Amino acid sequence: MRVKDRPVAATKIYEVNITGLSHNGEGVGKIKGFTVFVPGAIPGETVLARITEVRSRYARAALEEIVTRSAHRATPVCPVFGQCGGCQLQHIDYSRQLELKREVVVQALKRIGHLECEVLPVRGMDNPWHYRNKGQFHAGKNDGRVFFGFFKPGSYQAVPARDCLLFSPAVNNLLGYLEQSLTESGVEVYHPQTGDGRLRNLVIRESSATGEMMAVFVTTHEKSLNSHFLQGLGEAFPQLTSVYQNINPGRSPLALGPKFRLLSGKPEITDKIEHLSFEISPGSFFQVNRVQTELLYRIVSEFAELNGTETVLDAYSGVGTIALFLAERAKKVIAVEENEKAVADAQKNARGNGIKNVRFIAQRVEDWVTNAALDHERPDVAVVDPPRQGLNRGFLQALVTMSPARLVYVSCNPATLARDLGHLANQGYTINAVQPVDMFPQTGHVETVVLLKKNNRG
Ligand SMILES: C[S@@+](CC[C@H](N)C(=O)[O-])C[C@H]1O[C@@H](n2cnc3c(N)ncnc32)[C@H](O)[C@@H]1O
Repeated sequence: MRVKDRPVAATKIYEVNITGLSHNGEGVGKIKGFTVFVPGAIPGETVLARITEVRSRYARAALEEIVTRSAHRATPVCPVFGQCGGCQLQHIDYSRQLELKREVVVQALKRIGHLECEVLPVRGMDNPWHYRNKGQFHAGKNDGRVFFGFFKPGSYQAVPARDCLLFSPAVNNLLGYLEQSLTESGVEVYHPQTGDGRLRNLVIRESSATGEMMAVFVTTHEKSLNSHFLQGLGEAFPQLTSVYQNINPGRSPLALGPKFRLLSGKPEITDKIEHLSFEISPGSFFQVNRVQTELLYRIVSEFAELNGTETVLDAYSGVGTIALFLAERAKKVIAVEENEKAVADAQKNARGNGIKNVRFIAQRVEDWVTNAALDHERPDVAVVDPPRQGLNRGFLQALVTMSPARLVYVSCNPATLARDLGHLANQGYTINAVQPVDMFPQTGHVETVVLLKKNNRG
């Protein structure tokens, strides 16, 4: 649409009926048919919104006033909600968050996949707080005091994340201690604009199964942290069993650099998913919400309907958690993942759990299927868990040719899920169940597990 034809103008205020929620938790409405995103507005509300940005197909607006208030509007518990980029939905009561997330999936399936299928209610958490086992905090300084926080949406400005409700009290205690002792030690904090300073970021991981914690101090230089400081830290937090320094020089916006140095304790912490143990090193991927991961994997397992005779494909297998979870119910599992480090972690985790019937392959799934066709490798059941971009087109086509009887699709992006399901539904698969799971309460994200069955095999 040409600029002069767009029915909205920057800085002007309009009345908008909010009818939906975007994939990142913004209210969505229309002004004379033109889509407007209003962060902080809730579906069902009428609001006055000031246009802040006009693009060719949509505009973004700031919430000025609520004309008709939603009965589901809640008072955000966090004092920095709206400034910090961590949460988007604290202003909506939790049961409504779940209903709205379900609606996001329903609408994506309808609009993008042209699919009208039943979407089950979202499986939420009994306690939708304190669920994160990993935090990546940016270092900042306010009035000479060191703090750790998250970036404001769309900026490199850190907002203090003190007492963040997504973490456990133990993590918040550790953050408070570190802020105090690093302030006293006079550490120089990195400035993203100038590149000056030393301490950039802090990564904290916590195992909810064992209580062990890991801290990674990300610095611009090799110089180690003060031994006095490390000793005090160890004495104050005996559960901090692993302390690393990561060196991240240069101006890269990535949180971590390539080099890790163990400063104290052991190289890994141990976490669990049900009865399986996982050794987590500072660079490993591990699911962030353990309670919901266990639920998600139980749903995957239920959908896979394994009886011990099947060959299962786990495509986009990461550190192999789904493969290992399904291994004892299958004859064998083939796990394919492009990241070699993740595959090495997966192999180690298989050995640690005494699992021998999983073959891990470090390859792109689209490359692996070419060889698999040559080897006549035909899985009975396929589980796919791709990144946000969804399934690679070539892989999807090869998957259809392999024609597993059951296909379990785990997705973190309803839009690409809908696109891929639309394709599979035209290629002989029937959608049997769509089960969203809330892996990240208070945020706009929704995970979905879908069971598809091959038509001609029932
Ligand atoms: C959503 S994660 C899956 C994580 C894993 N299934 C789990 O539950 O922890 C997606 C994974 O796909 C991998 N990946 C991305 N593109 C790939 C490709 N073309 N072939 C193989 N793996 C890929 C990423 O490295 C990442 O580990």
